[in-house]
Amino acid sequence: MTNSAASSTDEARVVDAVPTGLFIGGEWRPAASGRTLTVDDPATGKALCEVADAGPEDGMDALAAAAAAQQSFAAMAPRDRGEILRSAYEVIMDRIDDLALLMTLEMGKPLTESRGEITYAAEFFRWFAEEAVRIGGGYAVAPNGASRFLVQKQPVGVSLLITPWNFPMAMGTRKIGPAIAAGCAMVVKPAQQTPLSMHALAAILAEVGLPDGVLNLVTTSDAGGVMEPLIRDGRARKLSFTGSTPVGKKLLEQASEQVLRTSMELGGNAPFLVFDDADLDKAVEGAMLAKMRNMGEACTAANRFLVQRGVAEEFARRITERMGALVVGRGTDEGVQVGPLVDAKGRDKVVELVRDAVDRGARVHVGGEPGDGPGYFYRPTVLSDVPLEARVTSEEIFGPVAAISVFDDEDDAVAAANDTEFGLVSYLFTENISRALRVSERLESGMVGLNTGLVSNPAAPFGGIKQSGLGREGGTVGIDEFLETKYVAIGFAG
Ligand SMILES: O=CCCCC(=O)O
Repeated sequence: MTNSAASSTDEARVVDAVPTGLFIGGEWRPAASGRTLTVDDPATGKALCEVADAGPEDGMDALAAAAAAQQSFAAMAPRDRGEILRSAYEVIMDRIDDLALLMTLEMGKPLTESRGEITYAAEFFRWFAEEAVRIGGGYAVAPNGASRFLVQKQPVGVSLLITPWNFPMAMGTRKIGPAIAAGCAMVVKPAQQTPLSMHALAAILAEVGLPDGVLNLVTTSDAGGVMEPLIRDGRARKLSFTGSTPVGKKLLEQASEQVLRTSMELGGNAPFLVFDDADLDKAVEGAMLAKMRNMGEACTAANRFLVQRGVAEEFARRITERMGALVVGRGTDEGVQVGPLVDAKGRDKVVELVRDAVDRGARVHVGGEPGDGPGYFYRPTVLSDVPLEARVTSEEIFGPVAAISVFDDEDDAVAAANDTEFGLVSYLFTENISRALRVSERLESGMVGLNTGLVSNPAAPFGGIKQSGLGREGGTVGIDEFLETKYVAIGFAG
């Protein structure tokens, strides 16, 4: 049986290779209700395939399977857990072409970007394979000498991982990697729009020997109905979510019932500051990356370009030239640099935000319209003279739109940059070292890109402050999100 409505032989082959069931207790199976959900190709709006659509009963089965696997998995040797991750890294890299094609089909991003994401995703496994064997502890003498302190790190326990559609594999490996390294069994719920990459990943982990029940996968069109009972059930001890701030707030409320450990990687509204003393070549290069990586569908995307008056016109001219030259099309086509947005809702939001900015007086330099054809395309767009009250300055655009405003001095720039409830990442371009350090310290965000448009790296602590989230993913601290600290007081007679 083929499950694919994809249009070329290769496309059909990679879609058909993906298991379409739920993965629970080491077995692929249909939803208890027998229901399926449709995965669309965002470049055509047409159905790509059907996958099982979990209901609450399936979610509970997944949680029970994770709870049953927890104790023995926690007891597995760290080296063995690391070897599973390392093997999965190798397999992912061996199959990068097929996995990239699959990702492009379900999500829309061009093949080169999908390959970039697959590499990024695999690197989280390589990184956490190395971290699995470096879980530390401590031994200390109490200040009065009368006891000893033994400090142990233990897996937090069953973890619920909810991942977004924009980076369908990397946001999975960023959570699954440390969960496996730490010894946590899990239930994973990928986004409804892009389940296929996660299904492929679950199959790879099973293939390389992840014990049954450690990773359970529930794909569903009813995220709340399936996940809320799991969050409120005492067997789960950890919730890790990447997605919007409003949804994150709801999940935090639910998680408070059982006082779950939470990691929240939420929305952003990244300012991109260009000072008069910036190297403009670097700034434009950085701007293209910070804006156009993933078609702008990233929480890290530069949302507000704040440019000092002396270079504002030249910056706008150069970025307009670059944005206008980008090739838009189906991500599978040779030479395409900008694919469709993920769905009609995402595209319509961009349409609305641009219309609002223009109605309030913003100038369109290029783009400003959705693309032609049936898919969810939006043309790369540059706006200038964007008034501060335009919605585009306070809401995540999640599309290929660069909105430029002008500032006069450093204090104004910092005040404008920090004038948001979000605090994920800020970008800063200046060749003045004192200003670079001063402004980096004053920016209210968990990450700063200084003369670079990319902060994401598996070896670095990724995360935000304010309403952009809680906790850090990746880096040496990423595994801590899945570990508890236990202290044993030891009486010491001397
Ligand atoms: O939308 C946010 C996902 C973060 C992607 C990254 O790691 O850069």
